[in-house]
Amino acid sequence: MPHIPLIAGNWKMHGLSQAVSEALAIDAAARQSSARIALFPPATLLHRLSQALAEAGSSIITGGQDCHCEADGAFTGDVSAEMLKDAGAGMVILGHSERRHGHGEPCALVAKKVLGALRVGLEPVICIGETLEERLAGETHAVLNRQLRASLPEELTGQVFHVAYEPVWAIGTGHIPTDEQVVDAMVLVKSYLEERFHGQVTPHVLYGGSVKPDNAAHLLTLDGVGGLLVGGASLKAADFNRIIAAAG
Ligand SMILES: O=C(CO)COP(=O)(O)O
Repeated sequence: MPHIPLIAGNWKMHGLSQAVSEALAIDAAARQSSARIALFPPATLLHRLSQALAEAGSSIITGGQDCHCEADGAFTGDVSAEMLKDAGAGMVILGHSERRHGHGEPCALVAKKVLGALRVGLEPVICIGETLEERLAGETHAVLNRQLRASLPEELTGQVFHVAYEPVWAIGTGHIPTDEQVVDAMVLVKSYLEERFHGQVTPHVLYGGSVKPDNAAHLLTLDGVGGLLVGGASLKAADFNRIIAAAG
């Protein structure tokens, strides 16, 4: 593992104002942990949550769940990397499967968004992952290589960023890949990056998909897993704090 682990909570479209107190309860566990902790609330909560955590002296990093590739303009409903940064973000999730599949986002667009994030110094968390059909058809390696090739712009050289391997069939389903499947994906990502960037990048490679308090410690022992991207189990401090504790 190149760095201390990154434990990230993606709240997706969950959370009203009260969720700020949940973040402060997560901060209590984060203070006991040597891991880097990040929370990705919905855009409506980003500023409030970033501010509350900063006022509490927290080291939790906040982030957006997506961004537009342009800085500003006539893009109704979109939020730019500049706006996320202005709201207190230090990171942004890009290419999540719920964007790729739910909003038809192609890899080329993800790559443009990554440039947007780099423009303002946000650390991108770039998600990749195969569907169940693709895995059953034996296409996992081809899909992951294609997503890496087309979603990662050359400009990532020398930059801080993260790659999250989230098999689509493991997201929100309770189905966890086998240890071998996770390690296989980690090896693929590392060798892809090595071949293309020749040691000029050292991202955390995260695993995401049905991470729970009971499987987090084990997942973190798997070769190459540099952290976890957690959905449902990051919404309640009671659960997420156990995952943070598992990271040590
Ligand atoms: O999509 C995810 C995180 O980005 C994973 O979600 P779950 O942890 O709810 O499976």
